[in-house]
Amino acid sequence: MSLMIQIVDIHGREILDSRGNPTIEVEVTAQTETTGKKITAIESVPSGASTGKFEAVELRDGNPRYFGLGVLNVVDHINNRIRKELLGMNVLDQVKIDRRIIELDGTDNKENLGANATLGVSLACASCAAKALDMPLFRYLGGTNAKRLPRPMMNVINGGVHAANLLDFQEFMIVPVSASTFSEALRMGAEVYHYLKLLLHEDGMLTAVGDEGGFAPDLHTADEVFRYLTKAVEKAGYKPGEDIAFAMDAAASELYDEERDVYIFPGEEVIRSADEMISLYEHLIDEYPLISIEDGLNEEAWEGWQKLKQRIGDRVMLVGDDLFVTNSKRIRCGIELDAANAVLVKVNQIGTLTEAMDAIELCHRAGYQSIISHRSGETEGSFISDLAVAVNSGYIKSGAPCRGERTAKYNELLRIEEQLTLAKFEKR
Ligand SMILES: C=C(OP(=O)(O)O)C(=O)O
Ligand SMILES: [Mg+2]
Repeated sequence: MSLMIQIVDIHGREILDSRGNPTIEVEVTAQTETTGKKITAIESVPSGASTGKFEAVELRDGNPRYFGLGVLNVVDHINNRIRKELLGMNVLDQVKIDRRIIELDGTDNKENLGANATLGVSLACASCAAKALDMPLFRYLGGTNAKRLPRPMMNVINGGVHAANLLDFQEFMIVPVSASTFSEALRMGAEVYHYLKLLLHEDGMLTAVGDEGGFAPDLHTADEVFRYLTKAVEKAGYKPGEDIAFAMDAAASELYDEERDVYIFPGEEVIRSADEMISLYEHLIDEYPLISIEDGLNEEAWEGWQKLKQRIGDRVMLVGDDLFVTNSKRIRCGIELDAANAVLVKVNQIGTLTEAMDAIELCHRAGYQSIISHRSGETEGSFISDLAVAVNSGYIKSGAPCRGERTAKYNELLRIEEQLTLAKFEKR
């Protein structure tokens, strides 16, 4: 007979995210049949700013309170429709739970219940199951083969829609490639982060931070940013490329002008065609140890992505975020067209844990890298850290090594590292 841990309550509430906007938190309570013991777990839902056009729908209530950004309608969906549907189910039946939620919503993009409602419940069920079994979440999610810590991609310079500066590209990240453990990588990243602050300050630049904890100075071009990053790496006593590599999220869909089929850079005051974007990336790879470019082109430019892959796919990771939106259908399309080689995974882009894990499995089978990612609007939760270890993902993107909602994820990985006997990174 299989173990029964029955869902006895589901309760959603409105909380605030790191940008001061309302978001969802869900408590799931389950009761063990054998002992009668009740277990409650809480998970919360992040929110993006540079959201992809094809993401599952994040519902908002449109009421005057919180300028229309409230989520009381979503809370109502959790506490009534979803609660009623799931009460009595076995909390260990994650796939069944997620299928029920998907069926109850009945749409392709979760517009009925809201992906914020469905994800909150889905994650809280998984957490509750792990707690009920007295297992670490990463072990429950990944089983016996969960053993690899993700290498952090730390966003130390913020631009685009994540900061009010003149920098058009959204994220510039450092990746400690010579570190052999997560804790070493985190320390190296934090050291570079502090030297970067010093250098910017010495040059009279603002060291206020953007949404993801990276500095938001009024730099204009990617070249200027990478020159600062190079200096900061050297000041910290590391070798650019050998010890610390760079990554960027162009978030090109935010720069794209559909009517003119060009990319507009208001800060730089230039306009680029898709070919010019690719040439710029070629130049950046030639000049700096850039190992990963996310959303280098618009989210619908499949042919452009194919060209990008042909021209630089053997030199860098080409990561689809807005392109794939953690959606297996779109990832399959990318694999068939040979349009990328890596997938950014954001659980709230798709709205259930099962669908996110299916997307990760699909990309690993195709030989794509997966990067488990936070959102620019975050909570203090750290579910994605456990998920990254559970699926043996190569990388995690959780912003700067600063600001509580970002360090919550990195610090959880430090705790997980202590629990794993084989916590060393795999050889690159
Ligand atoms: C984390 C990102 O930002 P957002 O959450 O605003 O989409 C991103 O684009 O990768
Ligand atoms: Mg992105």
